[in-house]
Amino acid sequence: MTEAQAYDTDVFVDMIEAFRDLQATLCLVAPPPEATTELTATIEDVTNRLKEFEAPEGDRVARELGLRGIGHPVLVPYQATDMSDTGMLGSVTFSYAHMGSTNTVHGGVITMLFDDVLGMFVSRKGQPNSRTAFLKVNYRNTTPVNRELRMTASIDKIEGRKTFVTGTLSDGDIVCAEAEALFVQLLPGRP
Ligand SMILES: CCCCCCCCCCCCCCCC(=O)SCCNC(=O)CCNC(=O)[C@H](O)C(C)(C)COP(=O)(O)OP(=O)(O)OC[C@H]1O[C@@H](n2cnc3c(N)ncnc32)[C@H](O)[C@@H]1OP(=O)(O)O
Repeated sequence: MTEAQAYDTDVFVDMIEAFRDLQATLCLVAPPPEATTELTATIEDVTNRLKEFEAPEGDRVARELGLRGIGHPVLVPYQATDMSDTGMLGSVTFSYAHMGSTNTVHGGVITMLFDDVLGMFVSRKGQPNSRTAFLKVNYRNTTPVNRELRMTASIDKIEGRKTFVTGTLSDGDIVCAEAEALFVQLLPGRP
C-alpha cells in the first residue's frame, strides 16, 4: 500500500476494531426479541452498504493489512515485539469474542493464532510463500480472555523447502499452549 493510502488504511483499521467490538459485545448480551430484530436489520444495512465497495482481490484493504491480523475481521490481532532470525517474542490479548467457556479462550482460536503467528514468522525469517503442512497444539492450561499474554516462536530447523517451527503462549509463568508446525515452501508456479 502506498504512503498516499496510509490515511485510508488507518480508517479501515478503525472500522475493523469497531467490528471486533461488535463481535465481543454479541457474546455478552441477552437482548429481547424486538430489539434483536431491529438490530439484525441495522447490521444487514451495514453489510449492504459495504457491498457497494466490493473490490478485486489486489485492491482489498483487508488483504493489504494481512500482517498481525489487524485488517482481518476473524484473525486475532497481536504484536510482534522482538524478532531475530530464529526467534520472535510477541503479545496478544484475546477478547470475549474468542471465548469458549467462561472467560477462557476457545481452543480453535488458539490454533488459528499459532497458524497466523508461526506462518508470518516463517514468511519473514524462514522461507516466504510457505504453507502450513501440519500444526500440532498442546493445550497445557486454560487461556484467559482480556489479559495480555506472551507469545514466543522459534525456527528450529530448515530442510530444503521445509521450515520446522515451535511456539508458546503464556500467561506470566504459566504456559497456556504450545505448538509445533511444519511449513513447506510452494514450488514455483504453484498457486
Ligand atoms: C516484509 C515481508 C513480510 C511478508 C509477510 C507475509 C506475511 C504473510 C503472513 C501469512 C501468515 C498466514 C499463515 C497461514 C498459513 C496457512 O494457513 S496455509 C493454509 C493451510 N495449509 C494448506 O492449505 C496446505 C495444503 N497442502 C498443500 O498445499 C501441500 O500439501 C503442501 C503443504 C504445500 C506440500 O505440498 P508440496 O509442495 O507438493 O510438497 P511435497 O513434495 O508433498 O512435500 C515436500 C516435503 O514436505 C513433507 N511434507 C509435506 N506435507 C507434510 C506433512 N503434512 N507432514 C509431514 N511432512 C510433510 C514431504 O514429506 C516432503 O519432505 P521431503 O521428502 O522433501 O523430505
